[in-house]
Amino acid sequence: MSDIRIQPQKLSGIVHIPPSKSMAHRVVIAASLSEGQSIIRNIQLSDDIIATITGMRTLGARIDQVPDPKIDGGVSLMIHGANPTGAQQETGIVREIDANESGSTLRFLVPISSLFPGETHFIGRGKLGSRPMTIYEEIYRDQGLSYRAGIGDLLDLQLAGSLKPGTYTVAGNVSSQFITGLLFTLPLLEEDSQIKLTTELESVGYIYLTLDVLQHFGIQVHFHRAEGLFEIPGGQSYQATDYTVEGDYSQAAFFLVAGALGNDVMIEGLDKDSAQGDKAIMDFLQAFGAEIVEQGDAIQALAPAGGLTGGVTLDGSQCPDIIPVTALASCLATGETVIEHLERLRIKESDRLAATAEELSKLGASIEVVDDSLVINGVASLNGQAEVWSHKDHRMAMMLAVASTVCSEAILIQDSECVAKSYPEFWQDFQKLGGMIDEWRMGE
Ligand SMILES: O=C(O)C1=C[C@@H](OP(=O)(O)O)[C@@H](O)[C@H](O)C1
Ligand SMILES: C=C(OP(=O)(O)O)C(=O)O
Repeated sequence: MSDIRIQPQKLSGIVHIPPSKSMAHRVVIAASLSEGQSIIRNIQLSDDIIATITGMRTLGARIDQVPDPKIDGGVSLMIHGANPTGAQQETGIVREIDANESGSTLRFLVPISSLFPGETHFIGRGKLGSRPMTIYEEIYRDQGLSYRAGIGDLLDLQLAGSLKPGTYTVAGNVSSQFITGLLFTLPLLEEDSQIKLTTELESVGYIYLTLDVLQHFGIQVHFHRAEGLFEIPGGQSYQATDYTVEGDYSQAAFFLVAGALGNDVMIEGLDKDSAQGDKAIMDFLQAFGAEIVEQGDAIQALAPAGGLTGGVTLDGSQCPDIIPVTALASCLATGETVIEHLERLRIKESDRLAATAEELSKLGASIEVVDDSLVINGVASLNGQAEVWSHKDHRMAMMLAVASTVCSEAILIQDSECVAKSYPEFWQDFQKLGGMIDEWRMGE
């Protein structure tokens, strides 16, 4: 546990944004399933990425890291792929994979583990054990495979058996991570498969990232979005290749909102042609009247002269990770703003829907949860002089840090260390930009 106190202070300067966590998970997995060696550049060792690297090592990939001088704490990875041979045979192997708090690691590696002989025991921490897994549970049970989940709050899941090729009928509105996990796995089965969606697909941008990485590693999948259908030829193999991970728009969102709220932050390291769905933060801020300017390869959000103008309705169904910080911008935009379709925010590292409303209210914002929406009435400023809680959720902690820059008094953020899940250098970068942390309280 560590709490930090932040004095209100405008940020100013350049931040080099860390590599995309979503891309890094995918590329580490694809390289680990490839024949031959890949070099993956621009990796940041966040807790979630460490969980995926360790998990793929456990499945047999050889992953060596060398320092990458270009980013603080960054590395390149040399990956020799493992050889998935199927799990049919009784081997007596029981391996343990610690997914820590990473939903992506768990939901990507569950079907992938079925490609390897033996049993896999997934463990984890925090809320991971209570995040939905029913889609996989049903698939395993329907195929007569062994799926044993422990009864406590902590993740404790034992699996055995190989997934079979065929037709997978899956809801598209629980988590796109199940679909990504299947898309990684099914091309390696001997026969063709299909995934048929029974609902609209949410978080669709993440599926496009998956398809992008699969293609890069030589895997073909045909996605017919209008029909909600993926056609996946079997008998394919991943081809090793080199890859540099692009910057993370989900993290850039914090600094873009900071800019739209009057801070002066230039962001480097993003790919302007990126397929990341969290690029939507730029559309949201423009809807509030902020301007996004480019200077060479860097971008910055500028506050409009009279402040942000709200009174709009935004759809959060495709980009759940940027909603807490979008809500912060909405709290300081005039008029009533509604952010709708936020059901899945309840099943992240915290109940982000409730947590966002609860913590921003402590700072004097007018924000409430109505069904699956946030309804926000803009206020002129936030108060501060409050203790706020990250709910042990990295995206809440970083959103509250940005909020501190527009508070009239200091705020204390409890459980601030959770940023390590996706952005271990966040507090250093915040301070480099002038963020004024004047007290760290370390505890148990
Ligand atoms: O595939 C991914 O990399 C992710 C998908 C999203 O989850 P859902 O599909 O569950 O919304 C997102 O919230 C998560 O942080 C990363
Ligand atoms: C929800 C997140 O990640 P995951 O689902 O991989 O735990 C996140 O990074 O905000």
